[in-house]
Formats: sequence, C-alpha cells, structure tokens
Amino acid sequence: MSKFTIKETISLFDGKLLKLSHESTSTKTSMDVNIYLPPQYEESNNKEIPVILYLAGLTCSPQNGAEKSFLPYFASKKGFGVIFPDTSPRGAGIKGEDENWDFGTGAGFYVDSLVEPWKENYNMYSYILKELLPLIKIEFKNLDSINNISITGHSMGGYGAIMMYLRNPGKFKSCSAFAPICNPSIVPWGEKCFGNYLGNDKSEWYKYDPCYLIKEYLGNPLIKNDEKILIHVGSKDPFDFRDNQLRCKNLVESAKNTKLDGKIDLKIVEGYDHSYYFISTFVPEHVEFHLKYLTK
Ligand SMILES: N[C@@H](CCC(=O)N[C@@H](CSC=O)C(=O)NCC(=O)O)C(=O)O
Repeated sequence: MSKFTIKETISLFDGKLLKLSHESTSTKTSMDVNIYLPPQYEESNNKEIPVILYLAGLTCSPQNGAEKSFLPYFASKKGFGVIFPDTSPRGAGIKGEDENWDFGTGAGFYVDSLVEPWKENYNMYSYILKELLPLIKIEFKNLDSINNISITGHSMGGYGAIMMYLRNPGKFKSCSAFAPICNPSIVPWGEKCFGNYLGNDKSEWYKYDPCYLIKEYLGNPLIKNDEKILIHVGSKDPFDFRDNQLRCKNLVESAKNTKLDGKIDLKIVEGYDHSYYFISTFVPEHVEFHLKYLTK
C-alpha cells in the first residue's frame, strides 16, 4: 500500500503534477510534497528518468515552486522529474511556531534541530535526505531520486541546496541556487533559525554553513572535471543590497584554496529582485546546467 495520499492530480505540460501528503517519521507530522512527472515518465517500462530537487525559501509551501518557477515546463521538454518538498513541518503544536514568517512554520532551514522544543519535529535535513528521497524511489520506481538527482533552491532553499550538496559529496550530480543565503551563521535569518534550532554552540551552526562546509569539501566523486556551483542573484534583490542576508561573495571568497576555488559561478544579474519572476527568468539556464551532469 502506498505511503502517499494523493490530494490532487493536475495535468500540466502533458505530464502530471501530483500533490501528495504522507506521515513522516522524521518530523512526526503529516508532510506535503509536490512531484512533477513529465510525459516521459512511464510506470510500465524500466527506464528511469533523472530528477531535480527544488528547495523553496522562507514562507513557502510545495506550491510556490510548482506554480511559479517554470521548472515543470522545462521538465516536460527535457524529460526529468521535479520534487518540491515543504519548507518545515506544519501543525507540530509547538508554542511560537506560527508567530514569525522567518522562523518556525515555513522556515525549517533544512537542519536537524538539536534543542527543545524543536528537536522532535524540526528535522528537515533528515526528512528530505533520509526519508523523502528514498520513499519516492520506492513508490515511483522510474524516478531516480537516489542515483541520478541534482539539487537547486531559492533563498533559504538555495542555502539548503548548497549545504546538502557540500555535506554529501556524490549524493547529487550537480548543484545550483537562486539568491541563496550563503553564510547563514552571520546574518539575521540564519542567526535566528540556527540559534533556536541548534542552540548556542556555534560549532553546530558551522556544520550547516556553506562558507564553513566548503573548506572541508573533498569534491564530487561523480564529476571528473568541471565541477561548478551555479548561482544567480539579482542586483535589485532587497534581501541582498538592503538587508545583507545573502552574502554570496563570502562563498566565492571561502572557496579560495579549496576544491571549488574559482568554481563558484556567481552571476549578479542587473535589475532583478528576489521574486519568482527572477527565478523563472534564470530557470532555463539552471536546467541546462544540471542536464550536463545528469544521465539521460
Ligand atoms: N513575507 C516576507 C517575504 C517573504 C519572502 O519573500 N519569501 C521568499 C523567500 S525569502 C528567503 O528564503 C519567497 O520565496 N516567497 C514566496 C513567493 O512566492 O514569492 C515579507 O513580508 O517581507
């Protein structure tokens, strides 16, 4: 029997967008997830198709990326699946979880919490990597969410993508990000979430901070040459120029004298903001980037 409940099936670009929910052992809540199956996905044959995992930003649900990124359009053209997880547990019943838009519900920060009252539920790192991706492979056998998968994301999700990629060399074939929070340990969004979910010991924060992880990164064993991380950020992104939350240049700087020295392909694009208009504009370039690494 399937562990997923199908809440809705929507025809989209000749494929299907499935809106699913399931009971999670990592978060001890029901979790929503959207999966886009392109027309090339056939349950009846043995041909597995590649996957792009899209991690969304603060306040998002699985709907934002599915509705506004344009990823399903390119997935339909090129023949890959897309997974859109949620950004936190919902309805865990923890006091204070719904009081702020940048912490608690919609802001799980893709970590495994270490402290009360969050650690029972706020375990998005394990949820995505150890529970969701394996479960999808079991239930959608031709969707290769284990061995032929790349990762991308936006803002908090862009940070999540780079962090998961650097912590798990060889798990993902490639990594890109839109306006990622690159140095969360030193910016207000990261300090708030890391402080609450991980506690006061900053050595625990650094285990999730791309600017620290990159120093120890040994390289992706799946890529023989030309490993890169592609990043776009808009010059008119207020969370960058006004609030200094993203710090993408810190990642370029931190990469010096590491395996990724000169390999953080940071593109600052004139006039763009932080929105899904920005994301969808550069999605085609990110898709082409990932398709160079994914096996078709
Ligand atoms: N509510 C906030 C703005 C929140 C916001 O802009 N969230 C971004 C991600 S920010 C970093 O992770 C987002 O993706 N929003 C959803 C969307 O569909 O645009 C405020 O009022 O400032």
